[in-house]
Amino acid sequence: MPAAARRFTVISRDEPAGTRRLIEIRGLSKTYRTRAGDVPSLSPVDLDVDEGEFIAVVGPSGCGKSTLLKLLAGLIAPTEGEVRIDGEAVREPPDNVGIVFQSPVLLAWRTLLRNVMMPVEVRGLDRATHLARAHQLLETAGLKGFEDKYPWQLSGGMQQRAAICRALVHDPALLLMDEPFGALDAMTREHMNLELQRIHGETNKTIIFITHSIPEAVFLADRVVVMSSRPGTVEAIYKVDLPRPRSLEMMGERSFAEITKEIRGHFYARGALD
Ligand SMILES: Nc1ncnc2c1ncn2[C@@H]1O[C@H](COP(=O)(O)OP(=O)(O)OP(=O)(O)O)[C@@H](O)[C@H]1O
Repeated sequence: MPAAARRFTVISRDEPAGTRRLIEIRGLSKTYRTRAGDVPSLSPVDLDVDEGEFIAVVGPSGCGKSTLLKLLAGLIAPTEGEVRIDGEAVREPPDNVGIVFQSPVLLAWRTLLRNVMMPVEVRGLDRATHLARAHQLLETAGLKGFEDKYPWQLSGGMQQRAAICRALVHDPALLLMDEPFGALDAMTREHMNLELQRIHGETNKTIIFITHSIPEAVFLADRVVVMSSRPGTVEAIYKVDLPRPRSLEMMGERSFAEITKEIRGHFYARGALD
């Protein structure tokens, strides 16, 4: 058993939500080499994720959460260890992955529809099939009628919904999300959480979701991965047994408060609440 696994706090010993292993992370570490010296940013991480699982990752600022996501996305190379997605070692951005960043990063000179179609163009996929899919995604995201608008003509929440459509347009098995709702106001954020829960429920995508919000993590996730301070590793994993679909009212219930309190305890224990 890997060292990190021995420190897991397992609330429930139930099997993870999915039926088939999609991601295997083994001894994954990252040290950035800079002119000012080495920056160890991720200690060895071991983690398995099943198909269809929703994993939220929380941890103190700078502990290596984005680094972990970039390694999963094949955007940077590990110093040691490896990530396997669907049995294949990740060495470059895999085709079956969609990424959503904290800011929507839409291209200002492209309409919403053309922004959503970007991954299709970049990957050289069939335009007609994916155009229909893009329209359908925009409609379910409440963006029907805005296809020909430019990003600057839309609210932050609408832009972020478009970014999610863009990440889904090529129908990836895995969705990687790096604090996607961090810049949104509280009400829009709650709405987006419900939207994302619906997308997950309807599509059975595997989702890795980084957040600074413990309630958001508990609301969305099947399992919450708590990371230690930099160089971060897996400190604990909580399985969230709350029934689905989850309602916002559920966040006021005792069972919800108990899990968030327990997770928050990790941050208080090390004096690093953020
Ligand atoms: N390209 C880079 N070169 C050098 N150091 C880097 C680079 N990218 C990240 N780091 C450092 O690695 C550490 C982890 O960064 P990372 O962005 O992964 O943390 P994080 O947990 O996502 O942070 P936050 O919660 O604040 O977004 C930080 O100390 C950061 O300064």
